Amino acid sequence: MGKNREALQDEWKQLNEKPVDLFEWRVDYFENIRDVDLIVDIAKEMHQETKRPLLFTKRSEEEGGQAVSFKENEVVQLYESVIESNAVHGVDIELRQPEKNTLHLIDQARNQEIDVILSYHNFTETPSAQQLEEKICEAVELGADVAKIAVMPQSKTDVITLLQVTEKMSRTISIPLISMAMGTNGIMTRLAGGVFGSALTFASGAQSSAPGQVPVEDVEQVLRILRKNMGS
Ligand SMILES: O=C1C[C@@](O)(C(=O)O)C[C@@H](O)[C@@H]1O
Repeated sequence: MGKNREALQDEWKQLNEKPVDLFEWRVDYFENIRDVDLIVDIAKEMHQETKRPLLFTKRSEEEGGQAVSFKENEVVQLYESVIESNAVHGVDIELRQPEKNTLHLIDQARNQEIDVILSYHNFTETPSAQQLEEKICEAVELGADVAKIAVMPQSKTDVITLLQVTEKMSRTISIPLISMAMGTNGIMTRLAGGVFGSALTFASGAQSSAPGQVPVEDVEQVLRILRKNMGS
């Protein structure tokens, strides 16, 4: 989440010491977001220095990202250059992007053997199970490698809805599903979502990129206990 190269270097140096399987670069926090060459250069360095897969994400303001006045075609151009550079292993594209842009980027990513996560975030509420299932199906139908949904629960019942959808859809669809409920109510989904079929969890490193994220060391402790006692 660093806003410049130095801040990013500091972050990944700290995180290199931690039990992290992959890094996400939330480029919407980067102050030179229009400098594509610089971004590609940093992505290459980040991968080299962290020796772990890199997920590249430009989150929109509507879905919890920083306010960056970026037009849709600028998002496409940024992703095109990053995919082309082969410096990242995965890109996160929001389902809200126009379909033709998404299909174009998926095509390009496939040529470079880069995975595409198609994502949906709702920072205000938890839509119905049916609506969430539709979002996941949309991601599958568009050709995602991974589908992701993040919602804001207003109650514990909302958390159960998210988990129920995760349990059902992770058994039904042919690609991995990542899910989480945000905020304090949702913390247990970040720790035990895997039990219900979520393929990955986001933890905070130097900073937190979404409400309810738990420090990576704490997440790792819980995952270790679950793996040890559940035998997976
Ligand atoms: O999509 C996600 C998940 C997330 O929103 C979370 O709730 O942990 C954090 C984002 O940085 C990431 O891109």
